[in-house]
Amino acid sequence: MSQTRHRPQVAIICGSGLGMLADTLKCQDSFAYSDIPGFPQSTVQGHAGRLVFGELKGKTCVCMQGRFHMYEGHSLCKTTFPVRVFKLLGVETLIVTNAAGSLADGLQPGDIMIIKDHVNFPGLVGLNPLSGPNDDKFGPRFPAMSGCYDKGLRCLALDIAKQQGVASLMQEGVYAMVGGPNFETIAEARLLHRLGVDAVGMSTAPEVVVATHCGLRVFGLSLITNKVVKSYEDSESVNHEGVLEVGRLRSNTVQQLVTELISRMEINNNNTINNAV
Ligand SMILES: O=P(O)(O)O[C@@H]1C[C@H](O)[C@@H](CO)O1
Ligand SMILES: Nc1nc2[nH]cnc2c(=O)[nH]1
Repeated sequence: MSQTRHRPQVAIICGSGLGMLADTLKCQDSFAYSDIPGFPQSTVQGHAGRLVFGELKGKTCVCMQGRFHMYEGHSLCKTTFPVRVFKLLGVETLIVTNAAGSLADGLQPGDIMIIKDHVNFPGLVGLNPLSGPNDDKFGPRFPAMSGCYDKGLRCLALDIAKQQGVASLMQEGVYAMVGGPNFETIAEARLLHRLGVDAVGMSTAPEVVVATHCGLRVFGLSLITNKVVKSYEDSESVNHEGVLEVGRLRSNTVQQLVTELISRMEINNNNTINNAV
């Protein structure tokens, strides 16, 4: 806290190739993860590994330019540690972004999916950042997860997309987290599709679970970077460079959407932990 004058109300976690969201912040203070006690290091290309504080449209923000993934070998506690740091800093709203592959016929590379709900596959088999003793200071032992993606913010984002003339790129959908780091086999892709998953990635759900547990309001979006191959006749295959390239192509659209969302969201300043300190 002593290293920056900013007291953030909004936190943003940048997905693969979406680190440019941090560039929109004004009056920046930035810190390499290696200089922050308790923070792991980013090891994935497209995740710079910096925490950036700054102002955006009258709101104070903190932005993770690079997130931590389970497949990097971090425990889920470590991957989600920054979310609890945000809570303690006074953050009220968390914006999570990611790159994801599409399973839905109506979602094309370059589209933006507003996350309406998620399937946390690691969580379903017991890999959950909330496993272990519960810290009641942050939240209850058995937190509800229905409604974890705030409806008001989802509606606001769709409204903004219409005003910005990008509504045709945008729709709501269900994100599923798988462990990675390999992309899906065709049989896995077909299974996910049948289960009603619209987009699949390797992150986000644990962050949202921890954020919801400690009472943060959450907005999430997936940039669709590729179609997940579902046919044995299809010779296409996905790779991380292609994922980053779509991030670069859509950087302006994502930036404008997130900037306007932050500008128009209401902040209640009802962070109970932070207010008690
Ligand atoms: O951090 P996100 O979830 O955006 O990263 C996605 C999933 C993998 O880490 C990587 C695959 O290209 O992008
Ligand atoms: N699991 C998974 N993660 C991704 N991240 C970006 N594209 C994909 C994908 O097709 N599958």
